[in-house]
Amino acid sequence: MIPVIEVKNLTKRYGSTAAVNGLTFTVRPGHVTGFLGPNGAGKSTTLRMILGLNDPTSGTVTVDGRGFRDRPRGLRHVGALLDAGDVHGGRSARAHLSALARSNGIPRDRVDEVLQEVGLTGAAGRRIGGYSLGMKQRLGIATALLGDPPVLLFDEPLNGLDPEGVLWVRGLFRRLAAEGRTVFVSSHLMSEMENTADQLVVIGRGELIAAESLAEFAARGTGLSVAVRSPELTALAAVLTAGGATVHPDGGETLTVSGLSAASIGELAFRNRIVLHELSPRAASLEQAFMELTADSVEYLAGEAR
Ligand SMILES: Nc1ncnc2c1ncn2[C@@H]1O[C@H](COP(=O)(O)OP(=O)(O)OP(=O)(O)O)[C@@H](O)[C@H]1O
Repeated sequence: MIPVIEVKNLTKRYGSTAAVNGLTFTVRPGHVTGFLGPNGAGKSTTLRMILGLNDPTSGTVTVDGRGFRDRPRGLRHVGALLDAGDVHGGRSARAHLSALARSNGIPRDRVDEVLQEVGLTGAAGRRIGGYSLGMKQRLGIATALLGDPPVLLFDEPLNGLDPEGVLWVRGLFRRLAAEGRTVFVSSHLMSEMENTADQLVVIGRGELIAAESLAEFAARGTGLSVAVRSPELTALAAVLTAGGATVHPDGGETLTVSGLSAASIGELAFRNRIVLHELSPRAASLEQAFMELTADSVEYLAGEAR
């Protein structure tokens, strides 16, 4: 099986709302692909359609070139964590996983292996109802891993995890990708994906904004700015503005300059005999790029209504 996920012109309407609108992207094996978008962007709806839990209104999803009706089902093919709270609270984690292993033809030994992997061996006999959110996430991840599948989907897996848990999940995802699996992970926070994913699919209001590597995505932000410190700020600002730059004073001795490279700024200052104390290029952060690119598609803004 070549576990490529292909989403083509995928649309899902609920009445007059298009939760997902004409999405096309590919998720490849060997990478952790982050699936990013503001709240309500359509991430969960898309994941549910990839899993065959919801039917698209139009468009297609294939895994290994096959649609949901034509491909083998079950945890040995695609593993997923959708909603960590969606488990029977009266059972123990071991009983829950054992039942799933039985119904999916997975060897019994695998239950203890995945419990160990997610760090729940000590709590395996306790009722899931008494688990913290972080423990439920770990159990959800164990469920996704149970069938040792080539394709893994995770919806907001970092929710509720403590910093140690977040580090562990990042390492786990990278290892799963290095083993050649397809790992597709949703989040509404760029900060969560920055150190987790190497590829990104970004959506807003159900539509594709970007599908590319993290580095390519970062380059889409406003781009480089340069911090310049000088005892002659007023003269420097005038020279740089005349040279085509946009200049933002920070109130102290520093200007943030965009539109000119550090080299051009240094040369302009030299030609005009202006002393510089600092000249530092600063890359736009991924967070900035994400906010800029999704600004028009944020549905729920704090403060005033749009
Ligand atoms: N069963 C449903 N009935 C009606 N509308 C729905 C249904 N499921 C989702 N929606 C709507 O579709 C849109 C996309 O929702 P979805 O849960 O897929 O977004 P999301 O990107 O996963 O958001 P979040 O980050 O908040 O979980 C939202 O406007 C949501 O209200």
